[in-house]
Amino acid sequence: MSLEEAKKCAAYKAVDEYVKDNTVVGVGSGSTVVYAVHRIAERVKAESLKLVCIPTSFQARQLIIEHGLVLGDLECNPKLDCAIDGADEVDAKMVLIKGGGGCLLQEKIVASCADRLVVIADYTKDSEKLGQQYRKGIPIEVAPMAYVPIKGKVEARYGGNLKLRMAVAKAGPVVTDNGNFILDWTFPDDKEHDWDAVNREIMMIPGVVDTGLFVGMATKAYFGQKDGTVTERSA
Ligand SMILES: O=C[C@H](O)[C@H](O)[C@H](O)COP(=O)(O)O
Repeated sequence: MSLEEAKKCAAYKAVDEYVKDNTVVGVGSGSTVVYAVHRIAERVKAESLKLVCIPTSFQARQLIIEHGLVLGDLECNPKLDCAIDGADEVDAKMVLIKGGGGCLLQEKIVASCADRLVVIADYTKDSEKLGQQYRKGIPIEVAPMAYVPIKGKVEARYGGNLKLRMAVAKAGPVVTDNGNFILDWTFPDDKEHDWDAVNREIMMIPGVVDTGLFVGMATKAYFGQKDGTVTERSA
C-alpha cells in the first residue's frame, strides 16, 4: 500500500469517528487533509450532515469551496467541535511539529478554538521523539524584519541552526498566508527537550508570530499503516 493510501485510511477513519451532524469542524492544511475533505464531502452528501467548515489556510479554504461545503470563519463560529489536521511529526507524548507547508499560525489558532484536535498522518510521522523522522526542523513563523535577530537568539539559547525557508517557484523566501517568513530550526537532538518550555520561551522573542510546536493540543492521532490498518494514539 502506498503512502497516499495510508494517509487516506487515517483521514477517513478520523472523519468517520469525529465528524458529527450539526457541528463546526476545523479543516487543517497539507496533503493528508485533502482526503479528509473528500470524506467529509461524501458524508455530507450521503447523510445530509449540516456542518460549518473553518479553514486553516488558503489551501483549506479552496478545498472547502471546491467540495461545496459550508465555509465559516472564527468571527461567526469562534467555538469548534473538532479540528482535523495533519502533522509533520507526532511524538510519544502527542507533541506535534506542524508547519511543513507553512500553515502553522492559522492551524494553531483554529485548533485552540476546538474542543478536540484530531491528527491524521501516515506511519512516517509517528515517532518516539521529535526529530527522529522529520529532519527539516521546527518551523517558526516570524515578522520579516526580525528574522535575523530571531535566528541569532534561538541559536544562542538552544543551539542548532535556523534557516530561512526559500520559495521554490518564486525568487526569495516563502511568504506565509499571513505575510510572514518561516525559519526552520534544526535543533540539537543529543538531549531531551522540554517542548512546552521551549515553545513558551521562543514565543516571548519579539517578532516571533508562532511556532510549529503544538504542545498539549492534540487529543487523538490516527496513523495510516503500510498494510492499510490505522493505529491510534490518545492524549
Ligand atoms: O503547514 C502545513 C501543515 O502543518 C500540515 O498539516 C503538515 O505539514 C502535514 O502535512 P502533510 O499532510 O502534507 O504531511
